[in-house]
Amino acid sequence: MNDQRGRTGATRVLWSYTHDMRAALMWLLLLELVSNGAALAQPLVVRAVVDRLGAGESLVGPVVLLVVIAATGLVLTWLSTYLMERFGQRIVLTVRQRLVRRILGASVSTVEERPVGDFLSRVSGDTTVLRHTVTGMLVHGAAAPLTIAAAVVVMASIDLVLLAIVVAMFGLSMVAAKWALDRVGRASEEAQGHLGGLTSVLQRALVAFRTVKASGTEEWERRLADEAAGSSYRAAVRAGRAEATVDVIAVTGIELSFIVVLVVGAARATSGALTLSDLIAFLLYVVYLRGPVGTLAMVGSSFAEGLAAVRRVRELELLPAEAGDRPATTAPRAEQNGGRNGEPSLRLDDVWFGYQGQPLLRGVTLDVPRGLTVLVGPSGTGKTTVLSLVERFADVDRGRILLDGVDLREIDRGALRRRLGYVQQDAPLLGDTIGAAVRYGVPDPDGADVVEALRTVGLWSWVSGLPSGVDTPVGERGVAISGGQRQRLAVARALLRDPAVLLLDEATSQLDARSERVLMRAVVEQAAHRVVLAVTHRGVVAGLADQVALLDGGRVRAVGRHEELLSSDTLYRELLAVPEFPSAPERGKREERSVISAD
Ligand SMILES: Nc1ncnc2c1ncn2[C@@H]1O[C@H](COP(=O)(O)OP(=O)(O)OP(=O)(O)O)[C@@H](O)[C@H]1O
Repeated sequence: MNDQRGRTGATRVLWSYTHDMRAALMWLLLLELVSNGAALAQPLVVRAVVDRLGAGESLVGPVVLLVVIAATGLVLTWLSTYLMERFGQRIVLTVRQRLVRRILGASVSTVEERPVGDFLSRVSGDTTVLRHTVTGMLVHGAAAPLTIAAAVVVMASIDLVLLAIVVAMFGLSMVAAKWALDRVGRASEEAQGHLGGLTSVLQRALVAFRTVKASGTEEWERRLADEAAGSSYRAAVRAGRAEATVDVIAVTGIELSFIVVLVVGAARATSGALTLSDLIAFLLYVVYLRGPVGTLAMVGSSFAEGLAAVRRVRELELLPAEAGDRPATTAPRAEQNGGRNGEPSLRLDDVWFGYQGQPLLRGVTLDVPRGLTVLVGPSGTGKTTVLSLVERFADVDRGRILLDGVDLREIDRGALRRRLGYVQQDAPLLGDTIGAAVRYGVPDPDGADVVEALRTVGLWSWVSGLPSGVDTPVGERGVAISGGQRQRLAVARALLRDPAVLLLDEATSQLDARSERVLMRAVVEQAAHRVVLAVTHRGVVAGLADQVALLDGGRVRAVGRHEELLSSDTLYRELLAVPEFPSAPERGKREERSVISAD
């Protein structure tokens, strides 16, 4: 019952993919019917040939007709095959475009909780399976029953007894084929699932390729991939075996019908209930049925296979989009350049937030005015989470975050993000070249002053010395440049957006202390007219901040200048690893004392 509901649902989904192609679909169906119809006329012409032969009449007319019918059939077959392929590819294109739009429109948490490989296999692999299913189902699947029905009508006009035999045999083979088709469906779904697993394993290993190599785990990863590939292979072979069984069952029905019709028909012809030419025509129709019946078997198999693909594609199509904005209760000021005094300001007001029902932030209240505010705290306290909430990758559970006095949830998400600049922890680069990576996501990329941005982050002397300058390729995933250079490029990109609020998540952690200080000084200069909220574990950055907020236990434990917190807060001292390191003369004295005491 559930299976049946699944099939009906899947058919409806498949039908929905043809939304703007219904006219093309109807033409295709018509073409298929005409092409099948031409073949349907052949046995009748053969009967005319036999009758004329008996009567000693000329055979030229019927033979010419047979040639015309065959030629027409060939042309129509070529045309319908080509158009079907085109139609199928259009479906794949439509579905892929829909999926990509869905994925990119989904929330950060929705996307991050699934393996990347799973998305890839659904968008590339499952949509390809879908192509055969849609064309098979909607064109062949619709034309074959109509063709069979037409043949049955003609066969009924020739002999009802023989027809009853064919229908009974056909019915029996349908029951047997259904059993095999269920096995095709189950095995195909399993094969596609394991294929998704293989993509995930490979994707994971490729992303962390250096770690895999350095850990010497190539063999381990290979085994995992082999297991997934092997399981997919075994399931696909099982599906193939069941498919072959479906084909044989369908053909067996026709073959048995042919033999029984031949025997019973011969008896009826002998008794005079049937002419010889009728029997030959009827037998030709039985042979003719092999085509549409075989097609039905193929459509059944491909539908069983496609059912799993439809489900997997559908799951992605139903990914929830990012939650909407609340209706504004105050005048929208999202596109304004500043709050009070024209200065941008950010405020976290009793913010509560947790993952999977586990509270993480428990009433964070913090004013982040113009200038540099640094967020420090033990690992896992929720510093990155605070930045995510400002970007509205997720919304607060309780409390509010205000930008220029307006609750973020009342600001259009796109407008909000246009006012923010964000450098995430691993600072990925998107763009083939240095210039493209810096211009990425900048509202006016052509007018952007890439050189100035590169100067600000201290990269211009390096880039200008490269043979291809800003057109130098950065390599996929930015592998052709160092981690520190990548981070500087990411900061340059964020600055080029000219954001009101700049969010930096350990964005300079891979730089040496001197370069980090220089870069952060440049950022601080820029912070004169914007809010900069930076997560860091480094004293170099904290020392430059207008204020430091220490996050601990889900709350703000202390706010102040770096020096104040150093002297007043033990946790802060521990976190920034500021050693109570004695000066050189003191160290000498200490060593002297230890030597003396050892004596
Ligand atoms: N998408 C998520 N789903 C479930 N838990 C999450 C998710 N993101 C973060 N967490 C959990 O929330 C906690 C805080 O994570 P967060 O990255 O905000 O900490 P952090 O203070 O920035 O840490 P670090 O200094 O190590 O980068 C961690 O325990 C983490 O496991």
